[in-house]
Amino acid sequence: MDSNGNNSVEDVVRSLDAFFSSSSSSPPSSAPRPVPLDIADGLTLLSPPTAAGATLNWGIMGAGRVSHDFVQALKALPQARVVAVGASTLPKAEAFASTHKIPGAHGSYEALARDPEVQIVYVGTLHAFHKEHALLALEAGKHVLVEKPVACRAEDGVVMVGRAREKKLLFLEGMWTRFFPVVEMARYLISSGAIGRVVALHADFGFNSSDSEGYPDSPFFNHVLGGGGLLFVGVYPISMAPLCFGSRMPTKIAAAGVVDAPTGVDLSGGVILEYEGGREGGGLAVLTYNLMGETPEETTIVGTEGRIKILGPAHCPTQMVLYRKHKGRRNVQAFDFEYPLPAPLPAVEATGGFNYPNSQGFMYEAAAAQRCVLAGLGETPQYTMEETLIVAKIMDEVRRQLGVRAVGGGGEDGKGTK
Ligand SMILES: NC(=O)C1=CN([C@@H]2O[C@H](COP(=O)(O)OP(=O)(O)OC[C@H]3O[C@@H](n4cnc5c(N)ncnc54)[C@H](OP(=O)(O)O)[C@@H]3O)[C@@H](O)[C@H]2O)C=CC1
Ligand SMILES: O=C1OC[C@@H](O)[C@H](O)[C@H]1O
Repeated sequence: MDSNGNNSVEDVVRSLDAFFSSSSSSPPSSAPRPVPLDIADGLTLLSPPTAAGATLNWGIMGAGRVSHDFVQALKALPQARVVAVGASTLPKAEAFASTHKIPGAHGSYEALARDPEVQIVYVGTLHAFHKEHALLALEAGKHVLVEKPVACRAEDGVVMVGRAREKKLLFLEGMWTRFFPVVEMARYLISSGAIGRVVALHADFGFNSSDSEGYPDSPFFNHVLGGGGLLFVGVYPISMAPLCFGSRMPTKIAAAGVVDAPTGVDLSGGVILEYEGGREGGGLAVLTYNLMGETPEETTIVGTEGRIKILGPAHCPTQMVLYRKHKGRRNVQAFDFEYPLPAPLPAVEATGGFNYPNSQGFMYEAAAAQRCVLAGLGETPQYTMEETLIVAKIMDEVRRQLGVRAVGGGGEDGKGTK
C-alpha cells in the first residue's frame, strides 16, 4: 500500500497471483472441473458476465483438424451447445457429428449457415475460404468466430467486418492467444503501469512443419490455399503489436524473408514495426516466424520500468514472468505466474484428444465470444475488429516486401483462387 492508500503494483501482482493460483489449481478429478473462466473476468472484467442458465448454440463449419480441437474444448463449457456441423461432404459432416455426438450434420456450408438452431458459427476451414464461409454465416444472421488469420488479404477482412457491423453481429478472428489468462494478466500489468511505458516488443513463432505437414502437399506450402509462414504463424507475433502499442498502424514496416521458389510461399520472415512518438510513446516491435525450425516461441514486452516475458508456447501460453526494474542495470525482481490449462475431460480423451498444442485453451476464446454475444456486444474487447484489420494490413505490406503474391480469397467471389 502506498502513502495515498493505493495498492502498490507488487500488492496487485501478489493478490492476482493468489487469485489465479487458487482458481486454477484444484486437484485432478474425474468429475468435470470448474471452468476457470472467472479467471479472465476476475482479472480484467473484459468479458461481461453471463446470466445463469444462458446457453449459446454453436454450428461448426469445416470438419478438419482445428474444428475437432475447438469442439473438444467447447466440451468444457457448460453454456456451449454444439448443435450442428457442416462440411464439404455429408459423410464427412456425419463422421464428425458421430464422433462428437453432435445432433445435426449438413453436407454443405450453406445448409449449416441456414440451420435455424445455430446462433454462432465457428469457421474452421482454411483461410483461403474464410471470407466466403464467414459471409455465408453473416448473411444468414449468425454470429461468427472465424479462425486465424481472418483472411489472406486485408481487403477480405474489411468486407467481413463491414458486413458484421451492418448486421450487428459478433465477429471475432480466432486470435485465441489474447484470451489466455497469462495474456489477460500481461495486459492488466501493462495497463496498471507495472513495467512503465512499453518501448519494445520481441516475439517469435517457428516450428519444423515437417512434424505434421508434408512438403509440398500440405496447405502450408500451397499458395492458392493461403500457404506460407506469414499467414499460418507470423500472424501471432504480429498480433501482439497492437496489444503493446495500441490500435494504430505502425509508422514504418520493414520485412525480409525466405521465399520457397518452387511453391512461392514464404518459409520465414522477420518484421520490424516502428511506432513513432519518441520518448512519449514511440517503440519498436521485432518479430520473426518460420516453418522450418523450432524457436523458443517467447514474447518479451519491454517497458521503462521492467519487462514481461511470456514463455513458450507464447501463442497459447500458460507461464509468464514479470521482471520489475529497480535502480541500476540488471537489477530486477522476478514474479512468476503460471495458469495451467484444466485437465481434458474424459469425453475429450475418449474422442482422440487434440491435434494441436494447448488446444484446451480454445475454451477461453469461445467463452469470451459467448459472453459477448449473450451481452449483445458485436466484438470482444480482448481482440477487436479494428485490431484484426490492423494486423491484416501489416501482413499485406510484409507480403508485398517479401515479393509473395496476394493469395487465397482475393476478389469478391472469395473462391480461394487468384
Ligand atoms: N488457432 C489455432 O491454434 C489454429 C488455427 N488454425 C487455422 O484453422 C484453419 C484450418 O486449419 P486446419 O484445421 O489445420 O486445416 P485442415 O487441413 O484440417 O483443413 C480444415 C478444413 O478446410 C477444408 N479444406 C482443406 N483443404 C481444402 C481444399 N484443398 N479445398 C477446400 N477446402 C479444404 C476442409 O473442410 P471440410 O471438412 O468441410 O472438407 C478441412 O476440413 C486455418 O485457417 C488455420 O490457420 C489451424 C491450426 C490451429
Ligand atoms: O495456429 C496455428 O497454426 C498452425 C499450427 O500448427 C499451430 O499449432 C497453430 O496454433
